Amino acid sequence: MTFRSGFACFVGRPNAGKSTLTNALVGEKVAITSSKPQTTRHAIRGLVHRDDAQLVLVDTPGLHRPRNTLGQRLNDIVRTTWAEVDTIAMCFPADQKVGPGDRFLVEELAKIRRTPVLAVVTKTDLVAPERVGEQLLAVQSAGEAAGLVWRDIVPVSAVAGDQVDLLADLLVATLPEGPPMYPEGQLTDEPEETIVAEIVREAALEGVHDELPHSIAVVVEEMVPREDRPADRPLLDVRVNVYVERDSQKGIVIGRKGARLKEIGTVSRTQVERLLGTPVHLDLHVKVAKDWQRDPKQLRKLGF
Ligand SMILES: Nc1nc2c(ncn2[C@@H]2O[C@H](COP(=O)(O)OP(=O)(O)OP(=O)(O)O)[C@@H](O)[C@H]2O)c(=O)[nH]1
Repeated sequence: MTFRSGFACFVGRPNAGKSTLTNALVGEKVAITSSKPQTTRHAIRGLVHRDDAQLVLVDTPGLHRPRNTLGQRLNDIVRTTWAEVDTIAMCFPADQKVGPGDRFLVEELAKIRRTPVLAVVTKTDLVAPERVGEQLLAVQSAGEAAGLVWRDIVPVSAVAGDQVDLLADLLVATLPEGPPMYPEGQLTDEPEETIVAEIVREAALEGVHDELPHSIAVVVEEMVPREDRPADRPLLDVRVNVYVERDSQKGIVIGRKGARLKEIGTVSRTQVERLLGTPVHLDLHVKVAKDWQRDPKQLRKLGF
């Protein structure tokens, strides 16, 4: 069986039903509340775990008609996010006519060439079936007028639970093949720091499990956006301490001339950037905390 994993985002006018749909897709299983929207370009809203896929739903800021340079800058960020996710779903509430605001958004989406865009007609439980039919046609024409070919157009009701599974299937079908990006179950309400620490720990243990069985603890000391960066080129400074119990283990983690540490940094940085959706400068320090596993004070410091 091929496993797919990737990112999707919902766009659409305010009140289009994006949050409700996100919750319906994620269900009771796992919903991540993102701790630091200001440090991440797209905050994670929820994870959909399935046997065949992992779908990560991210938030994007809204796109607005630019009135000034700042507005243009913000829109550039939105577009970058759109280009980075694997799929975009635009929501059109069934009980509202397709309007100028929707058309503006459709035109903008039409410019994104490499990301598939689905149209979702939401809140179908609020209207008669004929009205749903009309809306599907209106959405189709809005796409045509803007030169956007919808990957699919699907009517759903998040409240009635109608066609939500079908939407999940359609979204998953657009994702690239790949292993899950997040461990199942582990992520519920975990702050980003914990996930980042886990990523680094895994990278540090890669290939040396036997030599350092449980002697590694990883603590994220700091995640701060670098100051003086242009809005469209953010950089997040992530400072991480890797604790081992003995000097000999420090040598193993660092490797010959720092080669292993460098490798750990490269591997984890890629994953952390994918997780947080922003370029990251990862600063790794290896420290010896003598026999930390046996020392309650140290354990507490290390977050156990
Ligand atoms: N009847 C019905 N109401 C829905 C449905 N989906 C959303 N709503 C309602 O529509 C309103 C807006 O839904 P949200 O999910 O908050 O919309 P949103 O697009 O996230 O809104 P913004 O955060 O403002 O962009 C809420 O009152 C929801 O309860 C649906 O499938 N059926």
